[in-house]
Amino acid sequence: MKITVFGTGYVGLVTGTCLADVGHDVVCVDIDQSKIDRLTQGEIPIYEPGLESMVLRNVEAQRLSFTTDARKAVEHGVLQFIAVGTPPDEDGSADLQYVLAVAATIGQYMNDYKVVIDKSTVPVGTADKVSACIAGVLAERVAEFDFDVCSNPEFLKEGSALEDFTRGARIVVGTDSDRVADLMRECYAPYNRNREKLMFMSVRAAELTKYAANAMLATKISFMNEMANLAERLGADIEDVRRGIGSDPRIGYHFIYPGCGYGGSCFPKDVQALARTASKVGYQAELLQAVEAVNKRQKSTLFDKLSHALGGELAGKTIALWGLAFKPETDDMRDAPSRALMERLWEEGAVVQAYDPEAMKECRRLYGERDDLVLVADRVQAVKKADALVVCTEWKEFRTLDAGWIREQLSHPVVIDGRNLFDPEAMANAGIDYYAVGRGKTMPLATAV
Ligand SMILES: NC(=O)c1ccc[n+]([C@@H]2O[C@H](COP(=O)([O-])OP(=O)(O)OC[C@H]3O[C@@H](n4cnc5c(N)ncnc54)[C@H](O)[C@@H]3O)[C@@H](O)[C@H]2O)c1
Ligand SMILES: O=c1ccn([C@@H]2O[C@H](COP(=O)(O)OP(=O)(O)O[C@H]3O[C@H](CO)[C@@H](O)[C@H](O)[C@H]3O)[C@@H](O)[C@H]2O)c(=O)[nH]1
Repeated sequence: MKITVFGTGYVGLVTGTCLADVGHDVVCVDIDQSKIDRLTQGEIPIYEPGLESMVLRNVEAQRLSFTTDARKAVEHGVLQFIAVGTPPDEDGSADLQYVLAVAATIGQYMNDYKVVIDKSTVPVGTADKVSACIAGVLAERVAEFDFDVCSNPEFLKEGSALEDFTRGARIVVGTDSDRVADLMRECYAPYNRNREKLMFMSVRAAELTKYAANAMLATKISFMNEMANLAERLGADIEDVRRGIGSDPRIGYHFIYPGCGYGGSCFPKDVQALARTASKVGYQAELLQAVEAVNKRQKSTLFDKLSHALGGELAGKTIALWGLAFKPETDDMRDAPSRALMERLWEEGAVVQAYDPEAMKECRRLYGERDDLVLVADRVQAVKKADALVVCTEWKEFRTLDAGWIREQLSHPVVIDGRNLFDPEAMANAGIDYYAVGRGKTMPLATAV
């Protein structure tokens, strides 16, 4: 099938590449000239395991190409995927300006029947807005072309995007048109062979399904973080509690890892946007607000524990940071817990000495050259001459630690572990003040039980 994908970010590039990989003829279009230039030269602008070789293979086979020429792109595909960003607006709602700009472009260059597919995460009712926008532009052109708008939300996770796209649990399609359903079935047929994964529903149900999925996962995480904070105050080990509850199949082991708060480009903004959608229809989404509030508080626990462990004296200290990305296997730092910590440390006059296997370039892009940000080549360099160590991301290479060696490196024997990677007993035996999440050393308690 001839397919056009607007946006070559995490979702657009993965969608376009995976659809080309099963034989479709895909054109990816972006307004970012430098991104398209890099892609055209075979350079992948993001880090996503396995993506580079898949892109190169499909470009070579001439099934995948990149352009900034919107006319050419619109004319190419019968399917037009919109996979551009929907960042938070000032009040937390999803900002639809990029989605609607694409809709206007499609209206402007439409030359035949098109199915316009909202793959970006968009609030309920967006398909109607996209449809009205295209119709408006066509009316201005005094042109008449048939088109449909459907919702096809994406559930991939960064770091395992290819696996999630090609072997995802479901493919949700919101449409009330048989013609669209047939075309979407044809598009996804290669990924729908083992069992029926396509789920057809109304456009509004599909739009809400995406937010409901993210909100449910974020709720699980905030719930576990709340339990971890409680465990700390009650003298229980949250990792025992996690195993204890995860073994109940009604609860399950997925997404119940306590940590230093969820980050990334999706959970924070989507929980907020859903709460805004709720208030716009006169409903106070109290649970969603609590999920977000707990997460915000969780992100500050790294700093609070560090400050406590160092007696509140952070000015002039050098803090080693392992992990900048919001999770392993990505270079994405959007809303990463590391950022909340670094920004707070800088306010206090501390120097951050950081290492991340993939996100160092992104960190430099975000914060530029500054005296209080030292980016080093590996995790060993990060702790050299540092006062304390904080672990923000559970990259595999951080999972082992020679406690005795760490004890020798740090001027204060303080390790703050935002991901519960190490054994509290071994750390204590090595003489390290080890603070984790819901285990390890605890801060003084307001009320002891
Ligand atoms: N990142 C994820 O893991 C993920 C997963 C599922 C869903 N989503 C959703 O998918 C959408 C895209 O997310 P992303 O992380 O890929 O974003 P991104 O910021 O990585 O990429 C968006 C791309 O769209 C391009 N763009 C903007 N306006 C354009 C236009 N008019 N024409 C063509 N290209 C244009 C930008 O230049 C950018 O390259 C968002 O709604 C997000 O919530 C993201
Ligand atoms: O048990 C857990 C699981 C995750 N996290 C954190 O939650 C955040 C999000 O992680 P993850 O969901 O793995 O990454 P994303 O790439 O943000 O993917 C989410 O957001 C995407 C964009 O909407 C959806 O498509 C995915 O289904 C959804 O998992 C990260 O900061 C993780 O550290 C935890 O703290 N504990």
